[in-house]
Parts: sequence; C-alpha cells; structure tokens
Amino acid sequence: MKQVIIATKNIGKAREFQELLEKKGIEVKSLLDFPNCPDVEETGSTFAENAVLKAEAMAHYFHAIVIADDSGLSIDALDGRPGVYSARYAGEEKNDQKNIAKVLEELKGIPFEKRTARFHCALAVAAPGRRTTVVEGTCEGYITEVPKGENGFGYDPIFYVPQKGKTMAELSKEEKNQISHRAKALAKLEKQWDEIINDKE
Ligand SMILES: O=c1nc[nH]c2c1ncn2[C@H]1C[C@H](O)[C@@H](COP(=O)(O)OP(=O)(O)OP(=O)(O)O)O1
Ligand SMILES: [Mg+2]
Repeated sequence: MKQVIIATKNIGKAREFQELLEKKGIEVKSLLDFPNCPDVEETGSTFAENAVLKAEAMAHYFHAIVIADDSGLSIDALDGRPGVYSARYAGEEKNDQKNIAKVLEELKGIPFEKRTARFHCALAVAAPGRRTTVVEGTCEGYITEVPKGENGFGYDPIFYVPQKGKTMAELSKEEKNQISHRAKALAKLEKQWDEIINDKE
C-alpha cells in the first residue's frame, strides 16, 4: 500500500487524514507513529507559514516527502482570534475544553448573527530538494452559545455549520469530510498526488 507521512501530533487531524486518504488506497502515518521525532515551534504569523515550517522540518528529519497541516478558527467578532494561536489559546497545554470555554466567555452577549467564524487549513508539502507548495481551504460557520455534539475534535462542538443545521461535532466523519476546511485543502493537492505518493519529481 502507498504511504504518506502527515507531520502532525494531533490525533483528531491524523484520523481525518486517515479517513480522507484510505479511500484512495493510501496509508497515513503521523508523528504519533514516531514518538522520538522533534517538536517544531510554530513561530509563523500565518497558517501557511506554520504549515511550511512543520513540513520542511519533518521532510528534513525523515528525508522524505511530508504533508503538514496548520489550521485554526478565526472569529470575526474577536478580530480573527484565536487564529494561528487556536491550539494554545487558553495555555500551552493545548486543552480543547479550556480553549472552547475561553472563546465562549469572550463572545458572551454577542448575538448569533454576529458570531460568524471560519475554520482555516493550510497544507504544505515538502521534501528535500523539492520546492515546498502550500494549499488552503476554509469552512464558514457561526459560534454557538453552548457546546453540542461528541464527534470531531478541537472547536467542533461550538462551530455551527449552516448548510447542515448542526455543529461540526454533530456531523458524522463522512459528513465533516464533505465540507471541512481540511477536505477542501486536500482536494487541491490532488494534482500533486502522483508525486507525493511515489516521491518522485
Ligand atoms: O477540523 C477542526 N475542527 C475543530 N478544531 C480544529 C479543526 N482544525 C483545526 N482545529 C483547531 C484545533 C487546534 O486548536 C487548532 C490547530 O492547531 P495546529 O497547530 O494546526 O495543530 P496541533 O497543534 O493541534 O497539532 P500539530 O501542530 O502537531 O499538527 O485548530
Ligand atoms: Mg500545532
């Protein structure tokens, strides 16, 4: 089976890539399969910059072609926060519940129609001797007043998807993968699949 390394330590993301790519007959490895691999500091000011940092560091480490995902939630009423700080919004421990609580607290009193937000996903593809490429996908929605749903990860329980009439965490993984920022970005990599999977120019 063809294999691809996704440079993430986030189990929720890794599972989504597994689901999205196994349909294509591709086996997904993540950094959770390589417990000794180094951490990469996300010092960029955009999702794209951070995705490139992670992809290039891990391509160098593995001497292989690697895809990295940098993603997050951007809320209009909060001037785009938590943005690139989404994972560590309520502290370095990266706790989803605390991040959600912080967002809900900051949005207290703001009516539904002003709670517009979007998920962003930047995917970078890197390999030694290869020019790094980046693609992006977004998904539009609203921040709810209370968390709802058990599926997904991260901010999914407070992200309402108008076209589905549910929060992202109430969607099945198949439904999320039809509309998500990650699925949209991944679709844009389709043209590069041959190269990515066969690791050739
Ligand atoms: O589909 C999603 N549904 C809900 N929340 C999401 C989603 N996609 C990203 N998010 C949130 C989770 C985390 O708070 C941040 C990603 O931060 P980000 O740095 O890209 O990932 P991470 O640190 O968890 O793992 P890693 O850097 O190893 O890939 O955005
Ligand atoms: Mg991260």
